[in-house]
Amino acid sequence: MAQPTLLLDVQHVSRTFGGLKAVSDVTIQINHGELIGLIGPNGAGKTTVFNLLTGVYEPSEGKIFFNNLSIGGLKPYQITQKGIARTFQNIRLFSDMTVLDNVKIAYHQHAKHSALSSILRLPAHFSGEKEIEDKAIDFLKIFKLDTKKDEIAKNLPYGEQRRLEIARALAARPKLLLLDEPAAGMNPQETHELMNLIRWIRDEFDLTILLIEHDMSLVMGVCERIYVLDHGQIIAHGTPDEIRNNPKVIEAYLGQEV
Ligand SMILES: Nc1ncnc2c1ncn2[C@@H]1O[C@H](COP(=O)(O)OP(=O)(O)OP(=O)(O)O)[C@@H](O)[C@H]1O
Repeated sequence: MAQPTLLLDVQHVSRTFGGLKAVSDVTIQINHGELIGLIGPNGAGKTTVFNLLTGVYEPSEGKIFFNNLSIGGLKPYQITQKGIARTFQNIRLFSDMTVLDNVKIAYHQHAKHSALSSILRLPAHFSGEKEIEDKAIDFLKIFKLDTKKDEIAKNLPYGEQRRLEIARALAARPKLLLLDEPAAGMNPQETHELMNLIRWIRDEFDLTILLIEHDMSLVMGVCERIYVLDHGQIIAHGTPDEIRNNPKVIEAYLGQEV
């Protein structure tokens, strides 16, 4: 087997808001191709970690390296260009646009034709547009949304909106995909299908995935390693079995099934 290569290296990162340390001395290392979970009770700091990784917030302390490049403090669009894409806890689609247009917009970042050819509507613009549309439809097929391509995004059932958000994130061709509670609002059948889909896209797109999730069946079923946050600190990391049996984790989740 090939030697694992480090893709994401979060070193002793903290972030304070006023007097509150939302994230404190967090260290996370993820190798290329891994599927990793980030869990923790409400308010533990999980979304803040995603916001730090995607440039929404700058670390107050510590460093973040992606592909050996320091990304702490870069703007969100710069981080997207370097290959990190995310979905949100509260779905953020262009809700009044069609399903197809939601994916096409993300794909545009990777279009070969130039802005000039678009403005002048040169032949390259039209062939580029056609290529983008074909690729976007390919993505929609993977997510079983191609038959709904002309529907307005906000009219899709909740589970399908979640899938569309993942399709859109993937169209930006990330190396690292961050999924914030992808199973939220899904029924058990949809969650099960999502688990298979997450594994499949990881393999098919040569992705590395970090996901936040409260649904333990999904986290334990799909993640190879798990980091546990509590009160802004990493209190444990390890395999699903190690996490399930870790006394600190059980205490943090007291009364809940891990
Ligand atoms: N922009 C902000 N300003 C002030 N406090 C913030 C900000 N963002 C997050 N926090 C605080 O940081 C802490 C961690 O919040 P965060 O949303 O990261 O937790 P979480 O683990 O994602 O929670 P949940 O599971 O409920 O989504 C909370 O106390 C929250 O109120």
